[in-house]
Amino acid sequence: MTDQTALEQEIAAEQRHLDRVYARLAELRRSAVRAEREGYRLARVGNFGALVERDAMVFHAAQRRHVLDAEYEGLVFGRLDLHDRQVLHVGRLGIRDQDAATLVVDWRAPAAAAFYQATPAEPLGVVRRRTIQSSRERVTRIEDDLLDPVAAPDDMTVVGDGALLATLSKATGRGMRDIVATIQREQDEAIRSPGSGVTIVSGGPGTGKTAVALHRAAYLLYSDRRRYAGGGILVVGPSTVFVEYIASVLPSLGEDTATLHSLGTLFPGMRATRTDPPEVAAVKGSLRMRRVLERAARDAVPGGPTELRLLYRGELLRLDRRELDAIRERALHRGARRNEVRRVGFDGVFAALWAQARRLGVPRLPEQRAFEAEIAERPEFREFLKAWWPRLHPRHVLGWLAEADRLRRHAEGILSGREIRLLAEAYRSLDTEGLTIADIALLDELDELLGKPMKPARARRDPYQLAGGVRELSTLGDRQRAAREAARQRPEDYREYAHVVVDESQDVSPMQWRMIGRRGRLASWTVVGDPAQTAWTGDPQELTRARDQALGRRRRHQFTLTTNYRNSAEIFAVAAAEIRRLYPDLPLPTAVRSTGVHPVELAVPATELRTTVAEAAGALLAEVEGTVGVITPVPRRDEVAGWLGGLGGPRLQVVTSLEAKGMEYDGVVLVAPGEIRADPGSGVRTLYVALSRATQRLTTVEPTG
Ligand SMILES: Nc1ncnc2c1ncn2[C@@H]1O[C@H](COP(=O)(O)OP(=O)(O)OP(=O)(O)O)[C@@H](O)[C@H]1O
Repeated sequence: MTDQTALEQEIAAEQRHLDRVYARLAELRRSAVRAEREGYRLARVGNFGALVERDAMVFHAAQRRHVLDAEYEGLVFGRLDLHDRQVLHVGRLGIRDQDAATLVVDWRAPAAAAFYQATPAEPLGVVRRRTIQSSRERVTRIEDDLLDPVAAPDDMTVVGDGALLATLSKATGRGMRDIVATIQREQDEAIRSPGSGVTIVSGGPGTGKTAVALHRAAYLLYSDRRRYAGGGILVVGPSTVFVEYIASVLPSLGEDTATLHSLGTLFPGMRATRTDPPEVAAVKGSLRMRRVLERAARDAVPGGPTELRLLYRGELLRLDRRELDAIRERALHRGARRNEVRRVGFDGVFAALWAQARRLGVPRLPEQRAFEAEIAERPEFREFLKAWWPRLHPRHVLGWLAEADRLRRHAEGILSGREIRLLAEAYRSLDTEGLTIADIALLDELDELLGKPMKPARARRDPYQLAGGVRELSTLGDRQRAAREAARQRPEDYREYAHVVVDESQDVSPMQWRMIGRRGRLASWTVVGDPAQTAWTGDPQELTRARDQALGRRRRHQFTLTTNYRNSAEIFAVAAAEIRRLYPDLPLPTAVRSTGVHPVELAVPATELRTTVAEAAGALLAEVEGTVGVITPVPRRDEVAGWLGGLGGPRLQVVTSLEAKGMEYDGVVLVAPGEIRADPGSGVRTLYVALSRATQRLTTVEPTG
């Protein structure tokens, strides 16, 4: 038998199995639709028992139908032939036939673990592992690994060169792809690590940390859906570019219940995409900012009234700036939150006016309460109170720091003179340029310092309504629906996540750890990152302290990934040489794929930079099938994007060296690497990130002269 016939026969055998699976899927779907319809019919019966049954039935049927619809593509992707001749097919969800025999095992089920964990050295009872690729309902390719040749029966055929390399040479799209069919053992161990405590995954560029983090979220949702879908999983990445890149992975794994955020969108209602230069980010990210913000949050409102004058029964009552400041400070003593103690401040003003009126011997002075009621009616007095002690949004208070004198006053003795100058310079353009990503954590901090304004309690409209959409007279279905609704309609500043995933954690500043920590007080955590890629130039000890505070005393499980699946060996060699300048002994991952194509290094006069970059980008668009990234120093992005116009359409993306974190492109043009390296704080590490983004082609263009 030729290799070709053997391959065709094996594909035909897999096709027969896949046909059975899809036929069964169609049957299950039909019965789910029937059950849903039946459930609604039951509703007309009208008694309480029938309603409970209806709700449960409709809920389960609809949920099942949703899952069946979502998991259609690439449903079965693996097969294990075990020692005892048993065969298991592995896929995106578990399916049984009418007689309850297993047709497909869910990839997250314990029985499927061997698919990822078996190796030739430790076959775990697996003789042959097969990866199956399909398009819609057709098997298109199979790749085998023979793990235990001695145990293989004579008639066992082995085809292909291994699935991993076949997958890795595929073109990169705009979104990250799921790696469910080719998860490697060391990755699988991290994915399946216990749900409790903190799982920390480290490893160099391209080792699959992000992929692992996302598959872990899907795994946790499978292993304890009630807990994780109920409380929710929060996934935090560094930038919106990155979050868009990874957004499709979880839905492709059938999970749409996780909430994805970048560090620039974690604070409700705000969205920042701008980055600060590293030395400014280091100041804004330092824990010392908390003390600066504490002072700001207690200060008088800029442009607010500095005195109160009130004519009362012919006498002038007057509170000057000193008295008003003293009242404010008394109300804010011992960390009271400004928005929550407005009433206390107002009472202070009333009391001071009353004392003054008595001192002045105002004629026919009424009782204190009547006096207060009388002046409280005066529109000009009400205007004064509103202007003197307004309800403050964190954005207002951050905006006050744009005033250099005020900033200096608050930062005095906390930040150095140089740091204050850097911050003042950065905040000068706050109103014109908008917030940066680092500002978002400061808003979150201010939100905590200011507190929420007290709202008058509203009467409930529905007397049976309790909390979270659950009525007092509720059916099982109501409660289940309420749980689902809760997941979808969490309040904007929801903070009770059951699990928090932090990606690119090496770039989370101390202040950002505080912001994420507030959302994960009840959570278990997965934290992935690579210290060698950090752009953080602030105090490393402070960073560790803030991180430890957020993670608390939870038990830690550490994993290290050692293989680079992204870069060709030729490209990673260049990136590795760069980081070795800084850390000569750093253990680096091994790149598994070699293409024989070496990166191209161009040096051109500055005047030719524009044409050379455009030509290089055009050439890469022609050479690779997938995406091309043009990575620039931060200040050059808009200029370079202008040079390229709409070149390449959606296949080409221009990003800064900081936005390139976590991203991946088939081809990369790196503009002015020397300028990126020149940053004294984190230049080499940022350049290392930029150099390790390409899967197939890398061109660097250095301007000279
Ligand atoms: N087991 C695997 N099978 C197939 N592809 C994989 C596997 N592991 C990782 N990859 C691919 O390798 C690339 C890099 O993965 P990922 O982005 O998760 O790495 P990372 O460690 O987060 O990288 P970085 O630190 O550079 O951001 C992605 O294209 C991912 O799909």
